[in-house]
Amino acid sequence: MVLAKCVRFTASAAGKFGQRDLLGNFRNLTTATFTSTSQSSSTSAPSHEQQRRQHASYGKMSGWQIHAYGVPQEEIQFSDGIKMPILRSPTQLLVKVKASSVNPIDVAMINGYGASVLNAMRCKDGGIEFPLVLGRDFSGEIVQKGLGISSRELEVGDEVWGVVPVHLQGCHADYVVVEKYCLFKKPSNLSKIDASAILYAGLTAWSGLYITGHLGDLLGAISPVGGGAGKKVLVLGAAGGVGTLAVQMLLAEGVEVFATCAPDAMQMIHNLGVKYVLDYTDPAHVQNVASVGRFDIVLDCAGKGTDYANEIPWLFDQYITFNSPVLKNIDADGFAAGMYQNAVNLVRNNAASLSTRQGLVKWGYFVPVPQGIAYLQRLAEKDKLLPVVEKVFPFANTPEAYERVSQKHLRGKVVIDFE
Ligand SMILES: NC(=O)C1=CN([C@@H]2O[C@H](COP(=O)(O)OP(=O)(O)OC[C@H]3O[C@@H](n4cnc5c(N)ncnc54)[C@H](OP(=O)(O)O)[C@@H]3O)[C@@H](O)[C@H]2O)C=CC1
Repeated sequence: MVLAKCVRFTASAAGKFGQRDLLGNFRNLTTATFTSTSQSSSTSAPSHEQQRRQHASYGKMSGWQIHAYGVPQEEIQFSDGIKMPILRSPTQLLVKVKASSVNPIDVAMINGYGASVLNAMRCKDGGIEFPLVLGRDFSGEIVQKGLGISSRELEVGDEVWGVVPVHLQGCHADYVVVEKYCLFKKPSNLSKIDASAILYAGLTAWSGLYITGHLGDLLGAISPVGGGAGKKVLVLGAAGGVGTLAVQMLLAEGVEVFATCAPDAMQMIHNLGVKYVLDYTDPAHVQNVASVGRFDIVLDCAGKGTDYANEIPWLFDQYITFNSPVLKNIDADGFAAGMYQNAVNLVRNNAASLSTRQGLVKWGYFVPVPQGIAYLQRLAEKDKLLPVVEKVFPFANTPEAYERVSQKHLRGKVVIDFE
């Protein structure tokens, strides 16, 4: 079975609070808060859970924020005085975060990626640009729910997993408010760590394959026999967060999967169940892939981008990349000129690709919709989807987690453990 072979690089629950300088700062701050109210604070450092309860009673929480764009090491800052988010509609819920992954987009957003569009959307929804909490996917527990949510749907105390749309305040803080369409009960067979590492990357892979790529219909894609028999998909960058989930989704559908990765990751991808794994650092892989014939989809999870589709001699019906230039062009040139650049880029690449190999070049995106979460939920519950977790960092060491993601060459996901 695929999941039995799944690779866990480091499942360390990482150190306890108090082991690092950073944590010393953290403890000092919170001990000061505690001395007037907590007997135990004088003898031992309070647990993060105790701190959470204490802060919450003041309407505050702790978390990691940025106050300006820049480099992660300088901008990501701890605060235990963040105002607790409050429910603003009957369909929202307040979730106590237990674990959350760090995605490349968190690092990119610190660098200012998408600032123009995302900030405009944030402000339109009544938000502010800074301070900004990052973090897009999480597992946790519901602590409050809006009046528009029945107990049949979700209840206070439920263990859940969810995502936060990219323009909203994120979940690298003790509590996060989310709309109910972004929140499902956590599959009981997933740990809080595994559950926190699937949804952002998984919804990206799902939307690339099903919304952009039309691999099957959105909800009916999973049939008892698999919907992908007879189809061939090449996954570039199979060792990363999106790639490791994409190959599992495809294998669960009965698709014939080909994958590229660096030599050190080849065994890991084989262990996920992929038969045809190619070393992209070997120049011969280009011809080897070409000799396979036509792919239904080439899925770029390696950041190769749109132009790459016309640099390689492979045959495909669709080349789908998650590295669209859309937000970058708007950041650089403003909305009108940026969108013009985007249209030119897409038309140019499609004209070239259609004329040489009758294949379409498309952009894929993370799309937070309940159909996608339901799809991932069903796969996870059938034991057909499990994230590869490269490393778990304790909440107090969140900057190290960001640092690891910014170094790239990821083998699966990086997770922050809040407990
Ligand atoms: N548009 C959207 O909404 C979204 C876009 N993305 C983008 O999708 C891409 C994948 O995301 P994610 O999986 O989270 O990123 P990761 O950083 O987790 O994974 C990227 C993987 O690709 C590998 N890689 C790099 N170059 C190549 C290559 N030439 N051939 C094969 N593998 C390669 C890397 O390892 P190594 O370098 O060691 O080979 C790494 O394992 C990223 O570029 C990300 O920015 C992701 C989510 C949403």
